[in-house]
Amino acid sequence: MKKFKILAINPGSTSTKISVFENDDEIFTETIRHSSDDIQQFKRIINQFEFRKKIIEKVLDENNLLNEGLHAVVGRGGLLRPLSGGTYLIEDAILRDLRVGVSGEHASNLGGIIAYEIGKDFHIPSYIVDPVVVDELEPVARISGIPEIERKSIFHALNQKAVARSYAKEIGKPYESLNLIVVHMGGGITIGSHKNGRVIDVTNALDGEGPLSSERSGALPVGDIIKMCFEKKYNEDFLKKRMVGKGGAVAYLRTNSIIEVLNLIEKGDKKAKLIFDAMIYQISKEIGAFSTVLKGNVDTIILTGGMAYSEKIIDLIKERVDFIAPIKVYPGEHEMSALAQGALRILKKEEIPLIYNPD
Ligand SMILES: Nc1ncnc2c1ncn2[C@@H]1O[C@H](COP(=O)(O)OP(=O)(O)OP(=O)(O)O)[C@@H](O)[C@H]1O
Ligand SMILES: CCCC(=O)O
Repeated sequence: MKKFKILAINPGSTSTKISVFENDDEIFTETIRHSSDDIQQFKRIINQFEFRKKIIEKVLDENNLLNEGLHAVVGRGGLLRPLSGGTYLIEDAILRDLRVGVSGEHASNLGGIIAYEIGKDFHIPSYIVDPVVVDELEPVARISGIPEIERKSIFHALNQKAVARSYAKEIGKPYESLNLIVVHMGGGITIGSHKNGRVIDVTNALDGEGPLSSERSGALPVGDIIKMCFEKKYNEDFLKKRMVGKGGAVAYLRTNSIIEVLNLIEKGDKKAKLIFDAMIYQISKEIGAFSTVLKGNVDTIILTGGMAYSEKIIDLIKERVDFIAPIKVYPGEHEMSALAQGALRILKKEEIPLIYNPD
């Protein structure tokens, strides 16, 4: 059987993950963590392009991974216009929308752009898979409360779908037959109700929904936000950053690392404990809300993302929500293999790549 070598690139809000796969086998992987100081020196996500690309190239170079004939590059992307899930060939329309941030700023916008540039250097195709704008919301979930604003589907689609599918495979049932609540706990936290293989509602952390996290404010009292908008000491940039990038743990505790927050608590820091407890409380409260989206018919609650490595976090969430459904934990994410699998299906000609055509 022909062996395909695939480079997968995943820029997250607090990290850059790089893997190389040979067909299904992961032959290399590395996670580079970025402090909030590293990230906050850039005004816009697109300004991190050189910084992240250089890091990726250095890691590939140090590990002799560029000499050995890659067949494709695949990146996690990005805040495009709403679309269906699948593998997309990176072309002009994707690059244009990622560069201008057509639906906003997100670290994963860099995934498609860096994948394309590396692909170009090596004359190989580049793809994105299940970007953060995969949209399967039911009409009722789109209603916000005022006609001027429609709720959007923006979430960790790649990982939520990948862990949900892995779980379904593990228990020998089709993903399309299950009702799941998936909680991705990374730099951002998103919670989705997966009904028979479709994510019919989800918290959109980029627009101030859901729980507070490492770097996101989560839901805020709108009246107070309106007041802040009209106070001279705040500008648009500051307020946006308070919601995404400099909200949550960073705003209260000046760290985007939940590991560090746990260390502070160990040392007796009462403020760290209060903010951490609030995060657990808010995550659990949203799980409760999302169980009603599935009318209480929840097969399993899946906890995933970097924070799911912590037994303490899992136990505290379990204590509040295990009356709803059994809990399954997938620490970290399955994003790298999901990216590689998406590209592999194209290279093996099992699928043809989708073309992004928003106009
Ligand atoms: N063992 C652990 N215990 C507690 N928290 C952890 C642990 N490992 C990682 N984390 C926390 O998980 C968060 C990062 O998770 P992850 O790597 O999934 O995020 P990311 O990929 O940077 O961003 P995102 O998933 O939102 O795109 C950080 O706050 C980190 O401190
Ligand atoms: C993936 C979109 C949500 C977030 O990054 O917080």
